[in-house]
Amino acid sequence: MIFNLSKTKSIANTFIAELRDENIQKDSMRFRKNLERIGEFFAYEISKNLKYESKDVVTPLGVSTCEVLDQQPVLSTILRAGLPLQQGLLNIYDKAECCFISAYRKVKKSGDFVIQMDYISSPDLNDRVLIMADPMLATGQSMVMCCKELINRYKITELHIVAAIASTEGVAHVRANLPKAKLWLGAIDEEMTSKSYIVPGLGDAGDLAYGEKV
Ligand SMILES: O=P(O)(O)OC[C@H]1O[C@H](OP(=O)(O)OP(=O)(O)O)[C@H](O)[C@@H]1O
Ligand SMILES: O=c1cc[nH]c(=O)[nH]1
Ligand SMILES: [Mg+2]
Repeated sequence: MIFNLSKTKSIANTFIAELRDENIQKDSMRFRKNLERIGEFFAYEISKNLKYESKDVVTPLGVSTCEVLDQQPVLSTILRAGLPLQQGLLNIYDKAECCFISAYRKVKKSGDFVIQMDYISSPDLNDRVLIMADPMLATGQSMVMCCKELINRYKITELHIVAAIASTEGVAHVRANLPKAKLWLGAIDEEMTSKSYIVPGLGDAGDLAYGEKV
């Protein structure tokens, strides 16, 4: 299942447009805020797929039977660019437990890179719905490695992947390696640079959110 936000006209596409805009990007607070707003938007869309239970809620004037979320999903992200997107999800799933993974592209002398995963801090994910958020799905290698590591450790019931911008190659890599995952994407771009940056994409999401790393 792929949900591509850009296929429907909504205010959320304005957030994506602002993320991409090289002038608006100069305002790093707005860049982070737009990632957060996209996280909130996807949280709402994903919520339509989750399980609900009936609950009698006592109001000052009577009792209302409401459909409420059965269980909060666990919200995971990949450091560091994923943090604002995860925060947006957490604004909506406000009692959710969170998982943090550090993974980065380690560039070899040849110019090729491997994904170096150093750190995972996670609650128990057995029998839980997991939402994995990372703004950029470029080659898809970081996403696949991190999700596979969690799937190997836990019996996850449902996996939702959220990205602001994906590449066609990244989507194909995820679908080949995580066929059961549901993909929630802001947009899908066709091209990548020789260094595997998405084109037109938006540039380096981590640097834009938190400053250029040296
Ligand atoms: O699909 P891939 O080819 O694996 O690339 C995507 C990864 O690149 C970015 O992180 P980056 O390595 O730039 O780290 P950062 O968040 O610290 O900037 C992004 O947030 C993903 O984690
Ligand atoms: O286009 C890309 C690819 C990887 N990481 C980014 O931040 N941007
Ligand atoms: Mg980066």
